[in-house]
Amino acid sequence: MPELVFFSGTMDCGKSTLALQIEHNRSARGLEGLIFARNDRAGAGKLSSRLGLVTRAFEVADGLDFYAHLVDRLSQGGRADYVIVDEAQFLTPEQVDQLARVVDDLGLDVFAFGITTDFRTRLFPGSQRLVELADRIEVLQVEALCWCGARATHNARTVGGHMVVEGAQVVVGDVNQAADEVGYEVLCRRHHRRRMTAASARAGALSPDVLPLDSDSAVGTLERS
Ligand SMILES: Nc1ncnc2c1ncn2[C@@H]1O[C@H](COP(=O)(O)OP(=O)(O)O)[C@@H](O)[C@H]1O
Ligand SMILES: Cc1cn([C@H]2C[C@H](O)[C@@H](COP(=O)(O)O)O2)c(=O)[nH]c1=O
Repeated sequence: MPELVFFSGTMDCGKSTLALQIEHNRSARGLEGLIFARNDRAGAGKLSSRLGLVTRAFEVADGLDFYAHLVDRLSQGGRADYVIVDEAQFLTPEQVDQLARVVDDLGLDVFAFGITTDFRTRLFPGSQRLVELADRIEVLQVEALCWCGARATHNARTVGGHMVVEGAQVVVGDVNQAADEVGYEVLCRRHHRRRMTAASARAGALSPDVLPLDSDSAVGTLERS
């Protein structure tokens, strides 16, 4: 049975790498996939992984109708055995409905890859629709880790390493950005709630406010409280 599968996880957990591996394994067996991406960091018309692999992809525009695109292609004698969509969080809900129709009416497997939630922990509209419609949701097995060592479950947006909570939902970017740039960092929920990134944790550890200068002053504080 063809399926709509949503491969999800935080940023930097290997989604694009897996998309490229699925593509590689299927094309090695003579199958032909249609690869789509939207707002890939490497630029328009690309699907790229941080491991250095990159392949060409159709850039998804707001107005793209996946179902009509596939029907056009097949009715003109073109071939498509499966569909891969990376950065699927950026799809519109209507486009996810079209992907479900590609599975049900055209009998193709559709593999969608994306993060579920934004820097404010809210579902992206495309991801919400994927959660609602997918036959299967696969959470990536290579866990990204928070700076504390716990499993990272949330994406933080950072400026100068510090977490921000205001701004547009979509800002294309990467983890490990230079200090003055807008970037992202994956965190466990506890540290996302406390807005504690690696940089703020380091700053906190160095601050005299949280580290008593000597044991006497620490005891004094306890006695007074
Ligand atoms: N230098 C490296 N050596 C080994 N693995 C790496 C290296 N750089 C990145 N990775 C792996 O690639 C993953 C990111 O892959 P990518 O497909 O770009 O992630 P996603 O699409 O989920 O954002 C990292 O979690 C890590 O496992
Ligand atoms: C959390 C969050 C992320 N984004 C952007 C940043 C990246 O360009 C992509 C995620 O790419 P990845 O391959 O999964 O690392 O999404 C965004 O626009 N808004 C956000 O809140």
